[in-house]
Amino acid sequence: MKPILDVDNLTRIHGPGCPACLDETGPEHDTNICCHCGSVVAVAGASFRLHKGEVLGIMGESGSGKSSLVKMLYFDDRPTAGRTSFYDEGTAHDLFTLNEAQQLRLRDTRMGMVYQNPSLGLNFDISAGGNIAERLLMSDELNYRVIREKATALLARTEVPPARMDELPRNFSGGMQQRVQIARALSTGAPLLFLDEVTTGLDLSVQARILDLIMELQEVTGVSMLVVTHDLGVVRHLTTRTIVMKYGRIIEAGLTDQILEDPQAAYTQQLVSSAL
Ligand SMILES: Nc1ncnc2c1ncn2[C@@H]1O[C@H](COP(=O)(O)OP(=O)(O)OP(=O)(O)O)[C@@H](O)[C@H]1O
Repeated sequence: MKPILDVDNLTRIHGPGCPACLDETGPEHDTNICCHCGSVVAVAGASFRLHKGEVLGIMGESGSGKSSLVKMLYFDDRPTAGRTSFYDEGTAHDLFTLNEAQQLRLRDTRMGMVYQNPSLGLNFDISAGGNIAERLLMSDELNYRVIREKATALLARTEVPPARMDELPRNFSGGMQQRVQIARALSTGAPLLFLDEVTTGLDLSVQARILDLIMELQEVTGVSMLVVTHDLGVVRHLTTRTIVMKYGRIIEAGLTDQILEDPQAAYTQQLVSSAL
């Protein structure tokens, strides 16, 4: 299978950093804080591949580095070290050697993000339709009629009543805000989507419908997804492969079914058993 993303040794250290940071943190030290310089090692030496059309889970407790990893890949944050190749339309983009304009271009047109907090992914001061239009405009779609049609179709597809497209998303329920975020993220036909705790905080029935929607859209579009969650139900529902993080390190990786049924690392065993 061809990769869409090849992540190699990605590392993010918050603070001054020192030669001991990587050696003195991690699961075996039971901390991600360097005892010498006080830096926080959010992610250390993360390497993995995401294949085309695959849904890969990133699981771990709060503070394990899941969001930090995805933030770097979506250019919300810069790595301290490491590289990542993004394979798209016959081109291999070396993500962190691109200039800022090139990074923004990729982010606006070829990647999508759905945040746990809708106010990060949506502009609450413009309508739901306007949020989708904004992203379409960034990808050079300038025809008003086409934009309106696409926004209507996307909202319908994500089960937001198109009659509400001119309303502000701040007036929507949490579930509907997530649907608008998903519609916006998908609007440019991006082949790569990041989902960061997208159902956390929603009612269980709403969570289930959003997960079903994401599955359906993934099957129809073939979009590759990185799904960050601490919720085993989300991992089970959406992903085929999963990586498990602790103190910034990937401590286990494999098929989701295997990880949930026969976890190897003691930490994963605890995570799985505490969710039963
Ligand atoms: N800007 C920052 N400055 C200092 N430390 C940070 C910063 N951002 C993240 N961290 C630290 O990096 C570590 C990893 O954080 P991260 O948000 O990636 O974890 P997470 O697994 O996504 O947790 P959660 O599920 O709670 O969001 C944490 O210890 C966090 O406090």
